[in-house]
Formats: sequence, structure tokens, C-alpha cells
Amino acid sequence: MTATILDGKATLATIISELGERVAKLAAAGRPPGLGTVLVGEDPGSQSYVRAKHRDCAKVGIESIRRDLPSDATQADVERAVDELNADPACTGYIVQLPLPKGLDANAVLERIDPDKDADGLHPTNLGRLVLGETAPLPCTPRGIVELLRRYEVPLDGAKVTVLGRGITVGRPLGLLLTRRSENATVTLCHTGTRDLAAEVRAADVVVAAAGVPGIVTADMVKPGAAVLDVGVSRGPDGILGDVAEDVREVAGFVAPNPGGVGPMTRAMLLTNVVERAERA
Ligand SMILES: Nc1nc(=O)c2c([nH]1)NC[C@@H]1CN(c3ccc(C(=O)N[C@@H](CCC(=O)O)C(=O)O)cc3)C=[N+]21
Ligand SMILES: [Mg+2]
Repeated sequence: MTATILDGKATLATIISELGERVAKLAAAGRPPGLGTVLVGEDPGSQSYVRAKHRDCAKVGIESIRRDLPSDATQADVERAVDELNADPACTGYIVQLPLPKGLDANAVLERIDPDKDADGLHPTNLGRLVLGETAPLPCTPRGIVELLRRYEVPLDGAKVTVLGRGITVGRPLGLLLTRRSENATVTLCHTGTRDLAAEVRAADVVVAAAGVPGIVTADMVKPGAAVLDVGVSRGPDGILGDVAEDVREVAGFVAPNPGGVGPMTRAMLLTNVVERAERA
């Protein structure tokens, strides 16, 4: 058996064309959506993600507003950039690219974002709304994972999902999304304290690997036919290394590769959040 590829890159292209009409409507009504990004420092990975996000915006017709700050920017400098985007009517949604350089207080920055312009869904108010089941912008990577599974008709209702990683951008909010009544999955959230990771993965119909440990999910751990989504990003000398070993696709029913799987879906959901923010503004 060889797995069906969950092609995030192709799905991003589809979503970009779907969003075009909504963006045109907003522009015609005099309310064009605009995505802001705040990038601090010179990390090549972060720079390349931010570049890609603005390239996507150009394809959909979303205006781009970039605030690039040097790596020695102070907390006050970053907060000033946030205040400016909060006040800028051309910016309907924005993100602060994480991680911030050492010494900056990311939580204080996230809390300063206007929750109505929070395109990442990472403001504490919006995470709280997610917990409460209220409408809110959803974190992009978890939303992208759910959307990718939906488009490939991978069933979630009643499914056992094992998530590796409890970080605030992926694992923890993903557990909240998947256990909503609309998804109805049973979620096991694994982390460095998990006693028998292989057993937790082996029990799963869907595995989401966001541990950041190259090759931590191996073929012998995967239930035949399961869906395995690789969200791990480690940078090796030859490029991105995912969490999922190459031979998993001989056992799995579906594989979201890395690159080409969940990463582009994260960008697709950022665009979707920005359009939704503009529609609600
Ligand atoms: N405030 C904030 N929001 C984020 O959503 C956020 C963030 N900070 N910090 C970093 C992570 C990571 N992330 C990715 C986005 C796109 C790809 C992506 O498009 N990857 C391509 C390849 C990209 C490449 O080759 O460098 C792919 O997987 O095919 C990956 C990862 C968003 N993040
Ligand atoms: Mg994200």
C-alpha cells in the first residue's frame, strides 16, 4: 500500500482561487482586506515564511503591509509597530511572526494585538473564545490541518487522533478544534512526558506530528491505513527535516508531507482569516 498524499500546496492554490471572489467583493464595497506582518530580526526561516505570506496576498488581491524591525528592536519598538497596525484602517488583520528574538516578551506583544485584527487567532481573548465554543479567528495551523483532512474526506467523527506536541501554535489549540462537536474526534495530546509514545501512535486513526524531532514517527508505530500529518520543522544541512520517517508512506493510508503538506495550509488559513476579519469589520 502506498499512501495518498494530502497535497497542501495544491489545496492552497485552490483556496487562493476560491478567495479571489470574496476579496473582489470587499474591494468593490470599499473595504479591501489588508494583511499586516511584524517581523523582528534576521532568522532566515521567519523571513522566508513572511515573504511567502506576502506573495500569497498578491495572488489573492489582498493588500500587504510589512513592518520589519531589526534584531536589536526593543519591546517598546515592537509594541509601537503593533499599536500602529491596530490604528491603521488599511490593515484588517495581522500577525506578529514568532518566535521573537530572545529578551522580547511575546505574550505581552500578542496581548496588545486588537483581538478583532488577530489573523493568527493567538490573542488570549480569541484562544478563550475557542475554549468557550464562541466564534473567533482560529489558529492557522490547526485550522489548516482540519481543512486539509476535510477536503480529502478523511473521517474525524469518532476517530482517534494522536497529536505529538503541546505548543501554543499547533498541538494545544488543535486538541480544542478536534474535540468540538463539529469534528467530534477523540484526541490524545502527547509530549516529552508521554510514557509509551509508540503505543499512543499505534492506536491512532490520525497522527499529527508537531514535536520538532526529526523522524520521531516511524513506520512500525503507524496503524495500517492511518492518516499521518507531518508538521515538525527542524532545519538540517540539506533543508527541512520533518517528524515523520520516509517509509511511513508504505504503511499509512494518507500522508501530509513536509514540505508540501500542512505548511501551505497554514498560509491558506491565514488568508482565509484575513478575508473573514475584513468581512466582519
Ligand atoms: N505568528 C506566527 N504565525 C504563524 O503561523 C507562524 C509563526 N508565527 N511562526 C512560524 C510558524 C511556522 N509557519 C509556517 C508557515 C508556512 C510554512 C510553509 O509554507 N512551508 C512550505 C515550505 C516553506 C519553505 O520551504 O521554507 C511547505 O511546507 O511546503 C511553514 C510554516 C507559520 N508559523
Ligand atoms: Mg501557525
